[in-house]
Order: sequence, then C-alpha cells, then structure tokens
Amino acid sequence: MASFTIEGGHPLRGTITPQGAKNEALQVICASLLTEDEVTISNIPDIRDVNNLIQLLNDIGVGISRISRNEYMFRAADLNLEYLESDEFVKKCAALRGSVLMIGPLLARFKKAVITKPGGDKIGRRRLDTHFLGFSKLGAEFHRIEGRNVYEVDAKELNGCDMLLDEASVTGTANIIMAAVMARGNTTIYNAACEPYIQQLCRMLNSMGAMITGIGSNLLTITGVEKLCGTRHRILPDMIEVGSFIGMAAMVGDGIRIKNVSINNLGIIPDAFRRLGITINEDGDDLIIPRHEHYTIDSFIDGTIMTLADAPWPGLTPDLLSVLIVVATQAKGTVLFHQKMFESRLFFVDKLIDMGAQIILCDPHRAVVVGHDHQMRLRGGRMSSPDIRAGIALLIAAISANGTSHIDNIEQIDRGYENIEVRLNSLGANITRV
Ligand SMILES: CC(=O)N[C@H]1[C@@H](OP(=O)(O)OP(=O)(O)OC[C@H]2O[C@@H](n3ccc(=O)[nH]c3=O)[C@H](O)[C@@H]2O)O[C@H](CO)[C@@H](O)[C@@H]1O
Ligand SMILES: C=C(OP(=O)(O)O)C(=O)O
Repeated sequence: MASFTIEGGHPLRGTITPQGAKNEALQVICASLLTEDEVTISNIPDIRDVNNLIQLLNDIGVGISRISRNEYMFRAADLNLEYLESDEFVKKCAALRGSVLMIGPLLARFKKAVITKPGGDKIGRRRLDTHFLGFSKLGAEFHRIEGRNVYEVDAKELNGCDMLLDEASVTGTANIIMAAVMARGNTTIYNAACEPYIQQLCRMLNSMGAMITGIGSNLLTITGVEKLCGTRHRILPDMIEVGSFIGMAAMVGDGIRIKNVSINNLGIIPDAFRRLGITINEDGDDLIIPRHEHYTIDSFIDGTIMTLADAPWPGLTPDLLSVLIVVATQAKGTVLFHQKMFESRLFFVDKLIDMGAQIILCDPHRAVVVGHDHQMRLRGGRMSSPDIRAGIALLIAAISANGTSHIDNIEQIDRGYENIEVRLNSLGANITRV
C-alpha cells in the first residue's frame, strides 16, 4: 500500500490544467461497445479506474490502440463474451464502479450481459435498483447465478417504453440510455440524471447515429435505431478536479490559474466556493484564484447559518463536499454541510479534527464546521485515505498544515487524480510517494 509524505506550509503558485473527467470517461469508453466500428476518444485521464476499465475491455476482446498518453482508439468488432462467465471478470469488476457501465451496451448489442458487484468508493450503500428497473422495463430478464454472486441478464429483444426512474442515478441513467439506443421504438426516461457526464454521453451517441433529444434535461426521448457507427469524442475537463483545485488554491494558493476548465459545464460548483468567501475570477475559460489571507462564509439572507447540501445535477455534486469541508476549516464563520446522498462519506472529518479543525459531526449525514479564520493552522499527522474525495481533501489539509503528514492508502487518490504529486509539486508542494 503506497503513501504520501507531505511537508506542509509551502504556498502553491502557478498554472494547472485539469485532466479529463473520470466519470465521463467510464461512460464513453463503455459506449464504444455499442458498435463494431472504430471509436476514438481523447482527453482520457491516465488514472487507475479508467486504466482498469480499459483493461477489462481488452480482456473481452476489444481492439485497443493507444494513440498518445490521453487518446485511445477502441474497436469492439470481435468480442469474447465467454470471458463474462469467468471468476477473473467478476474479480476485476469489483475494483471499480465504472464496470457496471458495460451492462447497458452489451445488452443492447448482444442481448445479454452479466451483472457483478461493482467496486468504487465505500461511502455507504450503493444500490443498483435503478439499473435493474430500467433494463427490466426495456424487456430484460435477470437470473441469479447461485454460488457466484452474479446475475445474468438477457432479453429476446429490447422494446422502447416510457419510464420514470425511481431516482436520478448517474450510472443508472447512462446504462439505461445505452440499452435503449438500439431498442425497438421510442423510449422516454423521466427523472433522468443530467450531469455533464450524461450530456456528453448523449452527444457522443448521437454522433454515432443514435437519436436522443432532451439532452441536459431530466426528460430524455430516445428513438431506437438499428445500428450505431464509429465516432471521435473528446472528454470534458474533470469538474471534480477543477473544484478540488479551487479548494486547494483557496487554502494554500499564492495565485493559481486553473486552465481550460470549460466554465459553462461547471454549474454551481464555483458559486459553492464563492459562498465560503472564495474569490474566483474568470479569464476566458480559465479560473484565477488569488491568494486569500481571509475568507468569510456567507449566511442565508435571513441571517441564519448557511447549509451546503448535495443534490443531483444541477445541484451541488456530492463529490466535492469533502473538499468544501476542508476549505471551511480556515474560513471565518460557520457552515452546516449536509451530505444527503451517501451515508459514510463524512466520517473522514475525524482526521481533520485530529489535525485541529473545529468540526461537529452531528450524524452520518451532517457536519458543522466552525472556521479558524487562519488564527490557527491545522497540524500534520498520520492518516489513511478512506475514499477518493476524502483522500484529496486530506491531501489539501496536509499541504496547508504545520509540519509533516503521512497519508496511507493513496491508491484511493490514484483512482481519480492523474499524477497528482508531480502536478502539485510543480506548483511548489512538497509531496513524496513512498
Ligand atoms: C462512476 C460514477 O459516475 N460515479 C458517480 C456516480 O455514482 P453512481 O451512479 O453510483 O451514483 P448514483 O447517482 O446512482 O447515486 C448516488 C447516491 O445518491 C443517492 N441518490 C441518487 C439520486 C437521487 O435523486 N437521490 C439519491 O438519494 C443514491 O441512492 C446513492 O446512494 O454518481 C454519484 C452521485 O453524483 C457520484 O458520487 C459518483 O462519483
Ligand atoms: C464516488 C466516486 O467515484 P466512484 O463512483 O467511482 O466510486 C467519486 O468519483 O467521487
């Protein structure tokens, strides 16, 4: 298990460019399974989860050429679907959440797939009901395979229908869209998730010949087509990485430019940081975060303590609450964080409390942060990264802290952040991988 040693207290300065979006990459790479033609995807982040998914595609027979570090060509012409029956496949799927996104395309094209328990962050219950319900509505049937803890799913044919999702699940919506694009007739998906990841997937599918309207809304209409063809697609900058860098720049920056962020696709992320008192200037498609001696948390208009809560898009993504919490520890004022979607994502605040942060964990979903207004710096310590976003939040805390910190289990951070220590060290951080 690898660790980071971080010597805190070095201000960061300069320019950083976000990687391509992890959650979009997982979807659009799986979409390449929908055609036997070549699909070329650029701005693919070189991170553990995405590399594991590419390996899985390779294992089932997808032809893959790496054109450059962040660009690949996929050709799903001749697949070995027997591999889906193997224990090795089940084991590999358990390493990443994104593995679940192979089911929709396989079902659409071959009318059968295997559902295994996917991996991903252990941040509470992560049910797959929306996926199951959507596939069933399209005509698929599930059979539990005793002794293997997997479901086989198959369909004689998939037929379009109207569906109202039980919740706006991101991967669930992506999976159902991919299953429906080649179903017979029309499908409408109401209460669809509409994150930029989903919008990008729909645009890519349309460029492959699919007929999807309502992109960007929670009502999608899909007219099934016989066949999809190849395409070229470029992944958007990772909005969660952009948000992580805004938080880092606010805490430890001495003037940071975040380049080419695709401001139009960040939704309310910049405003969530502004509500903590962070100044964010825009210059073309770049964000500039000046040095902050102090920043003051907003209150609600009636003067009461502000709450920052997650919600499906266009609400605030749950994936940035951990970073916002760290930023709040040095703000002036008090804020309540309400993590509605996940049950175990706030427990990492114990580690921030050990570092000297003033946080009350009210229950698994809510934490109150009383900021230090830079009167007291956090102190370094030894900690372990429980999940990807807690990991980056702890890394930011450690860079800002007095003294040296050690973060174990940094494989969690590597799941989603490309070459992070090299990129942060080039801004002035002092992080060593051991
Ligand atoms: C690979 C990938 O893309 N992962 C993202 C995806 O995971 P994933 O697609 O697995 O997450 P879902 O959108 O299915 O659900 C996330 C959690 O929120 C709950 N929920 C969801 C929708 C809703 O309207 N109400 C509600 O309570 C679900 O029950 C679940 O506990 O979306 C999550 C929510 O943005 C992100 O944290 C993950 O980074
Ligand atoms: C929860 C996350 O990822 P995953 O869904 O891959 O576990 C995340 O990216 O914050």
